[in-house]
This record gives sequence, structure tokens and C-alpha cells, in this order.
Amino acid sequence: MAKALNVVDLTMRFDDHEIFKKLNFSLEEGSMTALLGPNGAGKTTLVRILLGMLSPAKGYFEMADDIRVGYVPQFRNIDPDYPLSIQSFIELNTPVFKSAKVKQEVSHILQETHLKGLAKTRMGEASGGQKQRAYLAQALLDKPNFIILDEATASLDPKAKEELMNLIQHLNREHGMTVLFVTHDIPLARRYMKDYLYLSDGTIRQGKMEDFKESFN
Ligand SMILES: Nc1ncnc2c1ncn2[C@@H]1O[C@H](COP(=O)(O)OP(=O)(O)OP(=O)(O)O)[C@@H](O)[C@H]1O
Repeated sequence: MAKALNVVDLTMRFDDHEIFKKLNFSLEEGSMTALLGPNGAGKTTLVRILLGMLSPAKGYFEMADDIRVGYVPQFRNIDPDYPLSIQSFIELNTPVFKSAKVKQEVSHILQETHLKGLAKTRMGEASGGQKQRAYLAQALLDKPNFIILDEATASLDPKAKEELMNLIQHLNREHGMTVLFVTHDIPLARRYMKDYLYLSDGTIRQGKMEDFKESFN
């Protein structure tokens, strides 16, 4: 299997505070991996490095040449007065005058994320699950083949969680998308993810989700 991501001796510190040291792992193309670990272990920091938003203190990572990364952020509530419709929100990064091709892509993504009937609903009025699907739809418009989700299901109700996870599973199975899913929700990860990375005390472990025990202590 080709590698989507290869992380080599990745070390991060903020001032004198070392967050993690010499992390080594790789993700195969088409894999579904949960990134787990206690609060403050450095999961978001690792994601921000992979997104190019932070530079590591030492070490490096490489992505396969054909990798295009999409990102779905942690759930943040949106002002109820936020004026954009779900469709306009998804189209935020597209040109003002949209080609027929872009319009068709937006229509297809609305369909795929089950937002077609909600296209005109204001983001401010949408439910938590609908908002997260809109963030996912926005990311999909760049045609990623590797998607990183940071606590994307946190604070969603069980039904909305299931909907989002089914969608992620669909993207993985039908489009071969590589998935890295940061979560605290171990039952959810066990149900949907195949592999895990466990970041704790500055080190990382990798394995199969079905073998994951809640704690490595
Ligand atoms: N920009 C920054 N400057 C200084 N310290 C930071 C910065 N960003 C994060 N940290 C520190 O790095 C550590 C790891 O934080 P991070 O948010 O990556 O952890 P996490 O595993 O994602 O936690 P959580 O599960 O609570 O979201 C924490 O101690 C945090 O305070």
C-alpha cells in the first residue's frame, strides 16, 4: 500500500515546553485512523503541523505527491444572525462568478452531504450536525483525497454524529479517501475507524482499533 503520509522524528515544543518528541508513524492511502489521546497531549498541535500552520522544532513529514488535504475544524457555534445560506457558505472559496462546472460541483457536493434540501437555510439557523456537514462540504469542494477532522463530532447529538460518521465512511469506501479523525469518543472511533494513533506523554503508538484498550498505563 502506498503511503499518504510519513512522519519522521517529529518533535514540537513551545518555548521550553516539549509537547512531543521524535514521533514516527505513517498512514496508508485509503486508511481510516483515529488520533486519540488525553487533553493537552498535542493532538491539535500535530494536526496544525500537518496542515502547515505550525513548524515543528525538529523532524519532518512528507505527503505523497498526489495528496490534497481537506480540513474540517472543531465544532464552533455560529452566530444565529450569520447571514449566509448553507450553499453560500460552502461556496465561500469559489469565484464570485461561477462557471457551470463549479455550479455542478456544488450541486453534487450538496447532494453527497445530504444538504440539497437545506441549501437555502441560513448557517445561523442550521443544526450542529448540518453546520458540520456544511464545513465538510466546503472542504470537499477542493477535491481532497485526505481529510483531517479535529473533534468534528464533539457536542453533536448521537443522530448527528452518526450522520457525519456515515458520510465520512462513505467518502473512505466510495472515494478511497484517507481519513485522520481526532476524537475523544472511543466508542465512536471503535465503530467507524480501522486504525488508531494514541498520543500521550510526548510519544505516539499506532495499532488496530479493535485492539485498542482505553489506556496504555
Ligand atoms: N500556540 C501555543 N503556544 C504555547 N503553547 C501551546 C500553543 N498551542 C498549544 N499549546 C500547548 O500545547 C499543549 C498541547 O495542546 P493541544 O491543543 O495540541 O492538545 P490536544 O491534545 O489537542 O488537547 P485537547 O484534547 O484538549 O484538544 C498544551 O499544553 C497547550 O497548552
